[in-house]
Amino acid sequence: MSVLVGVIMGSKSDWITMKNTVNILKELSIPYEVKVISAHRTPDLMFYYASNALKRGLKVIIAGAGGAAHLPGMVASKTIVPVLGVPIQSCALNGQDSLLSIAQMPAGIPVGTLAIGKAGAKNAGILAAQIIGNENQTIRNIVTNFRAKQTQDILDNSNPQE
Ligand SMILES: Nc1c(C(=O)O)ncn1[C@@H]1O[C@H](COP(=O)(O)O)[C@@H](O)[C@H]1O
Repeated sequence: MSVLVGVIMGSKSDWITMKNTVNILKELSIPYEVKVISAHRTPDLMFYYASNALKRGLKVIIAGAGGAAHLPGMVASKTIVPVLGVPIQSCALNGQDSLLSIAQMPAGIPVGTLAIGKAGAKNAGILAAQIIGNENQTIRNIVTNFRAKQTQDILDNSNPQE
């Protein structure tokens, strides 16, 4: 299968968070690519990547960024491929800056904003799979099985003292 999800991040330092996205995409057998792209530091590359995403067949772009987290919004401004933003937990403001930068988009250019940090990164991967699953029966089945297993694992380990 060709690449369906583009996972991008503003810096290599975001990888510790964004590897949680990649791990779940692997677990769900979703073909992905991963790159460091920054709206601030590599604006031409960001522009090129976003402009070509649709014709390259990407179905979802997941963009992680911290601090002045403009990457998800700027990518969203150049494509109609849905963009999911993952706020990286920054040192200075604990990710509040990242969260607000990603969430507070002007009306007309949406970014689907996830939670700060690792949980948001994992959920971005699951949400991407769910979006693609609307049109892809194989991926829909994979997500359904993932959910069922997750539930069963809790039921099988429901005694916190064990
Ligand atoms: N928010 C952005 C963008 C962007 O939005 O274009 N580019 C880099 N960054 C963020 O800067 C933080 C610090 O980066 P460094 O660790 O490289 O100094 C990272 O969390 C990155 O996402």
